[in-house]
Amino acid sequence: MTNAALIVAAGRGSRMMRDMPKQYLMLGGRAVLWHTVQAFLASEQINLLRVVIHPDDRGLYDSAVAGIGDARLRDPVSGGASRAASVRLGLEALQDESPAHVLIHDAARPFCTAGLIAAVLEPLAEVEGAFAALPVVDALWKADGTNAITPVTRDGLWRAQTPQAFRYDAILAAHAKGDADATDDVAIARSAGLTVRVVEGAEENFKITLPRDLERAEQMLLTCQPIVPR
Ligand SMILES: Nc1ccn([C@@H]2O[C@H](COP(=O)(O)OP(=O)(O)OP(=O)(O)O)[C@@H](O)[C@H]2O)c(=O)n1
Ligand SMILES: C[C@](O)(CO)[C@H](O)COP(=O)(O)O
Repeated sequence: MTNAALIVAAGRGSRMMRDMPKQYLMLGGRAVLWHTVQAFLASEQINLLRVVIHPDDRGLYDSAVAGIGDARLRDPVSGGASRAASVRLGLEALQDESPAHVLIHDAARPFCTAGLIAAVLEPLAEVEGAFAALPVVDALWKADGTNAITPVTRDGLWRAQTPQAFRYDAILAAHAKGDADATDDVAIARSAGLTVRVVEGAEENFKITLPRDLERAEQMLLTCQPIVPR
């Protein structure tokens, strides 16, 4: 069975407030995207990988992945104006390979592991989808912007991460009729009536979103073994 990885990297990273999209910022001497690609190529379960990029970023992409001599990394795909649009375009580009499964992952999450990839693939023998997530362990409060107003129950709540893995045909059909503004692919899948299992994610698999996240990522690299020897 063919497992395809679709790494979405067509965003602008506006919340980082830097002069280039966050997926191309340097992390440990390599682009963030390089780390994310290597994390998936380190998994023997990944048979092919495509990255969805902004049409203006081809030069940045080529520089980021230069030297990755792995035939599983195929040509990039041009993304769209929303994350969901980028995913849909990426899924459509995979039709020639018609994979059995697809793992959709944020380029801005460079610390995914082979173990997490295996964990989200495993349920696909029984259900159409599975995604990495973390339980909510803090008290939740709705505020008026300054002061606490009402408590919100945390029971049954999860913080979604990626990878979000699906049977390919099912998620392709779901995206064809899905909401272009959906914030993740579980939302698209659930709107189409797919069953999607929760899989324990990892705090280390956080998304680089704000400037402090890049500092956290640099600290993590200093304390962890490199994903791939440099
Ligand atoms: N039109 C878009 C928007 C987002 N993404 C990707 O979706 C992932 C998660 O999105 P997010 O963290 O919000 O990235 P950005 O949209 O780039 O960030 P911002 O909202 O701060 O601009 C990122 O890897 C981003 O590159 C994408 O492929 N296409
Ligand atoms: C897909 C995601 O990372 C799951 O938590 C999240 O929905 C992305 O949201 P963003 O607003 O595009 O960063």
